[in-house]
Amino acid sequence: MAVKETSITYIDGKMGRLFYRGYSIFDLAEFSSFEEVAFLLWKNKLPNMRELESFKKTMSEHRDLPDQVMEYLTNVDPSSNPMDVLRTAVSMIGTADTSQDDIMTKSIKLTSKIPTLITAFQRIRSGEQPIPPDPSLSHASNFLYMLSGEKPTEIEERAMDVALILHADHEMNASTFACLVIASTLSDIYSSVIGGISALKGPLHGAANSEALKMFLEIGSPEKVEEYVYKRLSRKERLMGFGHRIYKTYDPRAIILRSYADKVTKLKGNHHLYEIARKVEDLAVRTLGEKGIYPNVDFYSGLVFYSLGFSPGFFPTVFASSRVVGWTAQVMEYLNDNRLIRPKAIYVGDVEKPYVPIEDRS
Ligand SMILES: CC(=O)SCCNC(=O)CCNC(=O)[C@H](O)C(C)(C)COP(=O)(O)OP(=O)(O)OC[C@H]1O[C@@H](n2cnc3c(N)ncnc32)[C@H](O)[C@@H]1OP(=O)(O)O
Ligand SMILES: O=C([O-])CC(=O)C(=O)O
Repeated sequence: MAVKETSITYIDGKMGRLFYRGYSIFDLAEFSSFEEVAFLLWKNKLPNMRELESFKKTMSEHRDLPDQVMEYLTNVDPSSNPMDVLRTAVSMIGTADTSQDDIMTKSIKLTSKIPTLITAFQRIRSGEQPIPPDPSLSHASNFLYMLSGEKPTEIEERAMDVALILHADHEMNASTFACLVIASTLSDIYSSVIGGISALKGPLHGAANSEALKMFLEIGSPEKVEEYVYKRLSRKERLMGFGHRIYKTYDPRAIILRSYADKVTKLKGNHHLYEIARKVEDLAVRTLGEKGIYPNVDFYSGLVFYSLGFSPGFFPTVFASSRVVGWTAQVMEYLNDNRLIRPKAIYVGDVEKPYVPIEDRS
């Protein structure tokens, strides 16, 4: 059942095609940047040079975190799930934002800040000092710079940029729907995003990327793939990063990420993980393909994030750092013609049961 009409994202699940505002994901991944795609999703047009420069400047000016958020990241239990920490920190950013800014401005501010908080928490957890943002760097480049303290190479920056582009929106997925339900009550945008983060956290949605990577690490070498996959499938266990409610063929994002996974694993000396992933893919497509089960975006993204320096627990937060654009774009579109979302359940219980006093109950 459709929740709304949209002109943001179109998915052709049968043919494995994906479009943002009418533009093919293959073209956007090849030619655009995360900032361009965010502009496109929010404002429904590709920016010209002047618009893009001004938009990038605005985004880079909002990267700093409120002091109380930095304090929280320093004091929170370092073993906390990064998605829980992200959720709480976004809530704190929302509480600190007492401005009358419109949803678009608040969305830009939040999207700019999330990489700062993700990288600060990963560094603090490993006993390192957070690195302040560098306003001269692009969103993707600054993200990686704040993680490692070093300016990324061209390949690393491009891999990050493309990964962020690919995660930015995906029509009415579970986390976006969670955002819409909250927004439809006329709650605030931060509350919606917190709902989105909470839904994305699950392993059937945004945490399948770290589960897929853990699977490659557990397999350990390409020769062990066959035994592992057959054992897992014979136990009726799911392969993470495989299958999709809408795509019944290859998710185009997986195809694009596969080539970046190849490049960055080579660069970082962990190409054996890519070889394992390729073997899992071949075997699983041969076994599950006839049921329409193919690799999804989460299958190769973990390999890219891992090679770029993110710890597996942080992969869903990187996903969220990009999806926040789609969440907020979809909320803004929905609010143009808002109606409280209130689905029905099919009642299958009894009615008119006689009330039994407690002393008479068995
Ligand atoms: C960003 C994203 O959210 S992309 C999705 C990320 N999630 C994952 O990768 C987790 C693994 N995948 C899955 O659990 C599923 O494919 C989902 C939840 C993503 C979509 O599933 P649905 O389309 O609802 O399919 P459903 O859960 O009904 O399963 C249908 C059949 O396919 C099988 N199946 C589905 N996914 C997989 C999988 N990854 N591995 C093995 N079998 C699978 C099910 O076991 C079921 O088999 P059966 O009919 O013999 O019982
Ligand atoms: O569309 C979905 O159901 C899940 C998905 O791939 C995404 O959110 O990117």
